Amino acid sequence: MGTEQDINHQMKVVTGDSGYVLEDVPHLADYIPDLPTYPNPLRSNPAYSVVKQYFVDMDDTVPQKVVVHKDGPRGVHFRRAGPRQKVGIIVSEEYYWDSLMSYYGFAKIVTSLRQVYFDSDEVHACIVTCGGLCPGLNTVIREIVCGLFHMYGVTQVIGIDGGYRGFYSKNTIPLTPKVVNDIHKRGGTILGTSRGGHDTMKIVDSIQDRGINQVYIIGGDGTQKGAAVIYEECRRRGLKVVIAGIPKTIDNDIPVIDRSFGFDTAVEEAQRAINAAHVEAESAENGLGVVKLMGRYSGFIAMYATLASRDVDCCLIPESPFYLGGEGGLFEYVEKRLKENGHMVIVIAEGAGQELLSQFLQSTNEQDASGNRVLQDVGLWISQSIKDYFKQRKIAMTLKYIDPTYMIRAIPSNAADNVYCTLLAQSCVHGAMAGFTGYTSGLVNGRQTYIPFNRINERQNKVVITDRMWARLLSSTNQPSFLGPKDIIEVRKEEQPPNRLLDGENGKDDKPGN
Ligand SMILES: Nc1ncnc2c1ncn2[C@@H]1O[C@H](COP(=O)(O)OP(=O)(O)O)[C@@H](O)[C@H]1O
Ligand SMILES: O=P(O)(O)OC[C@H]1O[C@](O)(COP(=O)(O)O)[C@@H](O)[C@@H]1O
Ligand SMILES: [Mg+2]
Repeated sequence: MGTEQDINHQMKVVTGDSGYVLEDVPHLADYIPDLPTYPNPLRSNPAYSVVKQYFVDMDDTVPQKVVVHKDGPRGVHFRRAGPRQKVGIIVSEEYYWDSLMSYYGFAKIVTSLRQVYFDSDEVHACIVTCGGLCPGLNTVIREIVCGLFHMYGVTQVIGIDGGYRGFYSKNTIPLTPKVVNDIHKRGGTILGTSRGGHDTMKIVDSIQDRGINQVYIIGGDGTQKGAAVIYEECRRRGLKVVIAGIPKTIDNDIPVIDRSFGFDTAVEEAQRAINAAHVEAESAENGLGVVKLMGRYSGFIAMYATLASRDVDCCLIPESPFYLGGEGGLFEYVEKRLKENGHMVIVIAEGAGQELLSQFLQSTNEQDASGNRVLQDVGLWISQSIKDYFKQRKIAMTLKYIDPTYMIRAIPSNAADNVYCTLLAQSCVHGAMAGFTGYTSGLVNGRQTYIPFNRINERQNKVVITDRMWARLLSSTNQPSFLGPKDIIEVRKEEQPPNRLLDGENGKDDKPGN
């Protein structure tokens, strides 16, 4: 890090040379003085001790933006995840062990003191899953249990039953490598999940009463907000308890990270629904297939499923407003497409067109137990509106509507997501053992990192419709942009904002295939 470091303890922001900024995560030692440390058991683990590069350097950090200008600032960085290696003056018996091993040619990392902040026998870990289902939940649970057990010799791991409320209203579930051995082959979560029920005081009381000192919280935006307040309360009480998050969101709406686990699986599974819609549409005269995909506020699944499929003629997402009647509207486009091709497929994200919908249907201010707005079924509504339009025009057509949401959410994760879940879980465990807390484990530019809760919780990740990925989609479907003259002025303004960074705002739309 640079020479003139300025450390803001509350935010844990460290600045360095040339505009370098580290948005660091809290550590137990920040508020508990004189914490004992222990040699890292991985040091003598046959699988890892010979791997020179396995331990990460204490100072390793990962940049948030990888596209930079010659004279631009180095920008925001996050702490690199992984087992810690602390370089320094060595006066422990570990030095002699390492030196001896080195002398006989077994290990080369002689000047390192590898530390953890928990003795293996002291760890009492728990895992909780919250919010909606997502492929890969069981893999993450499995790999946390196995990582703790096999890498760090931790044997006390329990599961919290049914989300946050399980902390204070249910019995816990003992977790061992045997119990979790083949759970990754199943969808859902073996621990159960729920919405609502976040009572910070009751949860922290339960953590304290049960003697839990590592809490692994798997969940989406709501869950990570809940994790942040649990962390604050543990810190206020001065507890030696690590609060670590793993981001779960099938909608991919969590900011900063490259993508969330289960997203890849969801996009792949969505292909089956799109294929079915295409087959139905192709087989009928003037056939139209409508597929509704997940995405309450962010249209990532719809966008990627559309780009992957090539059978979709129109993709509608919450970020891109559209209209039905008149010139350049959806009805006109559908009619034109059916005339040209005889069939058509529309993919619509569940949160798309909600404002439009509320003009036609009476809006309910219904919320789920977590406080999320309950959306009206846009797929059904748009299907009915299109049918009505064609009926009025006396044009025969056949429309089939498919909502595969719960079939997609309930499947086990695919191979790529399984590997991703494993890395996320192991990184999370390394961070907890190293004494970090108040962090979410996440992939940033292909590297595992620890991200402070406030960065994860400050906003939602959304598709940026003025970035290249959405342009690629428009050119692949040939759909109208649905932007009226007023919208175009707005978009143009956004195209050249002052000091615009080179990466997309969310840093994600630029990632795959750019
Ligand atoms: N702002 C918040 N503060 C504390 N807990 C929250 C907050 N928002 C949601 N939660 C809790 O997090 C859990 C999951 O939230 P939810 O929004 O349903 O799913 P997700 O985490 O997948 O977005 C619920 O138990 C809910 O009570
Ligand atoms: O029917 P449920 O369980 O409330 O879930 C529906 C919602 O869950 C989601 O899968 C996202 O849930 P999370 O916020 O829990 O990740 C959305 O796509 C969908 O709107
Ligand atoms: Mg959510």
